[in-house]
Amino acid sequence: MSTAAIATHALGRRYGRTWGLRDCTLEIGEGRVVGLVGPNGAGKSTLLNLLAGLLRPSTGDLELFGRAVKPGAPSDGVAYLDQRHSLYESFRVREMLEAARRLNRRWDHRAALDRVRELDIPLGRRVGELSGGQRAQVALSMALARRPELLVLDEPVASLDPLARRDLMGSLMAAKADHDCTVVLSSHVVSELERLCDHLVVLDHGRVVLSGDVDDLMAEHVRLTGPASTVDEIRSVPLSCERRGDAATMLLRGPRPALPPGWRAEPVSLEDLVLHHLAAGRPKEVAA
Ligand SMILES: Nc1ncnc2c1ncn2[C@@H]1O[C@H](COP(=O)(O)OP(=O)(O)OP(=O)(O)O)[C@@H](O)[C@H]1O
Repeated sequence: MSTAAIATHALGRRYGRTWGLRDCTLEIGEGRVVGLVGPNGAGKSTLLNLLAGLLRPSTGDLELFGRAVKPGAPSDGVAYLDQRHSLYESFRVREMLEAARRLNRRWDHRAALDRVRELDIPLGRRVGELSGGQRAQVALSMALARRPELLVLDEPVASLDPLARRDLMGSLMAAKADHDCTVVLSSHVVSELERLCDHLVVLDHGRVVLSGDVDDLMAEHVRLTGPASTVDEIRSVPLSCERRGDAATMLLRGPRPALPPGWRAEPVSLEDLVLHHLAAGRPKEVAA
């Protein structure tokens, strides 16, 4: 049996009187690609920073690959990449890689150089003169050169144009196939995660509102559409029910009920799932 890559129990972090993350209990297997979604202020960066050992938890426990994480102590096996792709503007790419080589105990310099060359990024160019997409690729090359067990990415494509977003996501998928690591990445664009992720975590107001394997979640949920006049004949409690004129649409979790005439069941998209669970959780506001 494989160890969980990430196990959190009642993990929480408060900033003064505000909880950035609260009562977060998750178990995620090795080798998964985890999509972390939620609206602004949901706690995504807080959770990612805790995983990367860049923040101390206020409550609870965190284990990575069966090892308890020391509060506030970044682990060698975790590489973290944020949307600013923190790089030194005045350094040439070659100097940037060299600096990273000196700073990291685990570092595959050959792999970093090869990857940057394969992407046609000039090693002699200053970081400040690279395009946003090239900077993101240099930062990803540096993260991968650390041979991480866990790769943590906080909105890695947020500042990129659609083409560069697609390229970086493609690179990430290729890198995941080459390096057998676990990946956690946050994004506001759920459709982008759909192709990449096999586990989904939805946060809202610092709480986990949904977590599970994408295939399981898709199989457990169904969208029903049919005549509004016979909505009450469906003997299940829906997550949501919308009526528009004569038509009604429901999102259900659990066993599929018998359908009255005129009703049909359709698979849900990941985006539907996220939006419906966020909407369903909205009335339960969290007090600070
Ligand atoms: N350094 C800080 N000091 C005070 N409050 C903070 C700090 N960092 C985060 N918070 C608060 O914690 C909550 C969660 O923030 P976090 O940045 O983790 O959310 P997020 O989901 O990453 O948001 P976004 O999508 O906007 O980046 C928010 O209410 C935020 O205002």
